[in-house]
Amino acid sequence: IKAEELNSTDAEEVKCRGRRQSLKCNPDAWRKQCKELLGLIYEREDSEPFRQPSDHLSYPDNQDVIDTPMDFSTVKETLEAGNYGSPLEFYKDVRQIFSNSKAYTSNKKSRIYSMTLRLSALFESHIKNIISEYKSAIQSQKRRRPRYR
Ligand SMILES: COCCNC(=O)N1CCN(C(=O)c2ccco2)CC1
Repeated sequence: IKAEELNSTDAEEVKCRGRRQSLKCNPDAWRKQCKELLGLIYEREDSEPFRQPSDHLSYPDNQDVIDTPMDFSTVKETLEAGNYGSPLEFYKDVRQIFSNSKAYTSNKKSRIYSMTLRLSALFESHIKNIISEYKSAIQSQKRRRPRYR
């Protein structure tokens, strides 16, 4: 069969089969990328208040305002245990950290809340590529038409 006879799906699959380990086609590359992104977040002093579950004692009203507590150590453990099935689940938990802080803070000028704004800008700038590469790797894996094996 000549290369030009391959349709786009086959060409994509052939390309991916050859380059399985490369970022573009490896549907598991996102785990490593998310670990690296977490490393970046931990390097930032801004992440300090969010590396451990917030201690309710010093923030009593945290209890009722926050129905899904989340923090980066929990996210890190879940990722390292292989308990995220996709970067979208990772994304959901990290965004929970930021939304908890927003729900919790009384004024938008609070120092802790401003830390989440900087952190989420950093996070969003990296996570969207991880998710789009994951989605295209999945796409190029899907057989768009049945194969007779
Ligand atoms: C040293 O870190 C201990 C664990 N963290 C913690 O207690 N926190 C972090 C979460 N949090 C807020 O997002 C917030 C918004 C406005 C005021 O606080 C409440 C305080």
